[in-house]
Amino acid sequence: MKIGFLGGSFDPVHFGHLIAAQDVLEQFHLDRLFLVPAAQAPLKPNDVQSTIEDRLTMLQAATEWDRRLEISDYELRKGGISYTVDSVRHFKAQYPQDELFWIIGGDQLPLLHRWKDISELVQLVEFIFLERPKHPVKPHVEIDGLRLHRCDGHLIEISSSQLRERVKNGLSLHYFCPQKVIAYIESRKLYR
Ligand SMILES: Nc1ncnc2c1ncn2[C@@H]1O[C@H](COP(=O)(O)OP(=O)(O)OP(=O)(O)O)[C@@H](O)[C@H]1O
Ligand SMILES: O=C(O)c1ccc[n+]([C@@H]2O[C@H](COP(=O)([O-])O)[C@@H](O)[C@H]2O)c1
Repeated sequence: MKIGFLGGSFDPVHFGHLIAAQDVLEQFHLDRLFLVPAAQAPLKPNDVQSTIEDRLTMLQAATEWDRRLEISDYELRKGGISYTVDSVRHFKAQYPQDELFWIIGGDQLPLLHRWKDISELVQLVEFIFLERPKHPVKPHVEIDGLRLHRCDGHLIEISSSQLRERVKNGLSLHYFCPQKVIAYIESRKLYR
């Protein structure tokens, strides 16, 4: 089986994430795709504003009807800083016979060489990246053994930080993320 993992803070989840997930599922013929919310993403410790519970609830609300998208709460249960290598060791033990793919936005590529235990990580998973508008994919530091694939995705210019800023400025989130996520953000008064 081919299994993909899209890790992130999902603060909040938006259509950029969901379309990226679908693009990769389709183009790489994945059998399963897990969204993996981080307890604390290593390189942006101060950006996340909502609790683990809120971010997980929004992800569930966004995907509960879609059997193709699964959520792994492994990093949330583990807590602390969510290093991908720790999660991938766990997933590799769980799915020893399968091909594992870690999905990232192109903005992550220049930082990849700084990820924890990257030389072990590249042995355990293949990487798939998607370009993002306004984030030109820069040449990245060569990483020995990196298996890197490009997904020809839809180039959706949405980011979680942009949506948090919109809420703060009293602007609507309509058409940026699923209606149920918007209703949850309003009911919990998030990002104000
Ligand atoms: N619009 C998008 N298109 C493609 N990939 C995306 C998009 N938005 C996020 N990603 C990727 O999804 C993963 C998780 O993203 P994350 O949850 O940090 O959201 P974000 O929108 O990048 O957040 P922020 O604006 O707070 O930095 C990252 O690898 C990121 O590059
Ligand atoms: O393992 C690392 O060192 C590492 C460094 C930076 C980012 N990541 C992972 O990349 C994913 C996206 O991170 P971010 O910063 O865009 O929320 C998320 O799953 C992080 O855990 C992982």
